[in-house]
Amino acid sequence: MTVSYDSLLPCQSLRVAIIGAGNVGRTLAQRIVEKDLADVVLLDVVEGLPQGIALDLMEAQGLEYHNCEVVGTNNYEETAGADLVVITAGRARTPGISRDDLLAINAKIVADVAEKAYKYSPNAIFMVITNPLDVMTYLTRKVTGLPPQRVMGMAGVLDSSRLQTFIAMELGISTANVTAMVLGGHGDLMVPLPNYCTVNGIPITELLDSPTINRLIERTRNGGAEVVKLLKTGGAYYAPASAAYIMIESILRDQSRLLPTAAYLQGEYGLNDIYIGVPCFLSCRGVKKILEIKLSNNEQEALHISANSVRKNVHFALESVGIK
Ligand SMILES: NC(=O)c1ccc[n+]([C@@H]2O[C@H](COP(=O)([O-])OP(=O)(O)OC[C@H]3O[C@@H](n4cnc5c(N)ncnc54)[C@H](O)[C@@H]3O)[C@@H](O)[C@H]2O)c1
Ligand SMILES: O=C(O)C[C@H](O)C(=O)O
Repeated sequence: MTVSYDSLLPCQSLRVAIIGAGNVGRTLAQRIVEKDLADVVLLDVVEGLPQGIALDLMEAQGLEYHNCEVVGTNNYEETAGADLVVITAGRARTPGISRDDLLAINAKIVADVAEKAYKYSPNAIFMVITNPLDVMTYLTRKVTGLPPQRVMGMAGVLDSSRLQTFIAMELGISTANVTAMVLGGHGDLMVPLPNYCTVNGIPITELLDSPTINRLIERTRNGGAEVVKLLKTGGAYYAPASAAYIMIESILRDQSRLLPTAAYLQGEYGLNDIYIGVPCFLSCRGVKKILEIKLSNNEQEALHISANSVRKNVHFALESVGIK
């Protein structure tokens, strides 16, 4: 029997371009294809690196039973028509270095890769992962000129997931029962919200005393640094890739999940012209809606202190890449 393969042509699948095939980029690529979410184009400056990782991931396709394709490239033309572009390119910190210390070097990289990726995928939603996160997200929007709802940063889901884990570990219970919420910039000044952390709806303030909650919050603030100190050669990537995956899935599957996201504020929380972590509904439009939740005076003040620190670094980043 002769089969007409024309009739078997697949429907157009979703396509994610990941810029930077390092630890975060390649782990995210693996998550996306193994969960059958989208095809992935993995791009890096290092010749052979994205190609090798793509081939390796493709050789697992038959074992993982997915139908998504991974392509590795050094050429932006191959990223053309992406539905979503994820920026992970740039330097990761090592022990003794803060995220802000990466600002000058990563601003140049992010400005360059955002411009090139935008040229080939002007209709894409952009998600930034490179640190310092809130500043790099601002820079990406500035370079691409995209509407704010189509540019966002990943960090709050990761910070919240860390706090969720530490609460579950402290209580000796399943993380599935715990929800946690961390807002603000992705740095030492992040704003964990214990009043919005619950165990199946029960506020953690009823289950843990203040010193314990403060200890868990402090560990969350240092969550990235704790991993860097152990790994020595770079930062975390499994939990960051999972956090980015959840956001990407909410966008590409139009789920409208409520997720803490570095979003562009235009008056929300009393802040203007800044990217910082706030609760957002993520849909196929990108940031569909920013939710303004009730904060205590201390939390509101902490959010503004965190925003001031981001703002200072935005000026420095724009200056360092020659953008007014
Ligand atoms: N937002 C978050 O919560 C979060 C979490 C984890 C990591 N990060 C940040 O993400 C970034 C990547 O982390 P990683 O662990 O994957 O680092 P990594 O060093 O493993 O990978 C970075 C990759 O970027 C590539 N790269 C550098 N310049 C490039 C360019 N101009 N074009 C294309 N590729 C380029 C490198 O070749 C390398 O493969 C770091 O800045 C890190 O701090 C952020
Ligand atoms: O800590 C880092 O440098 C990486 C990332 O921001 C993290 O929080 O794991």
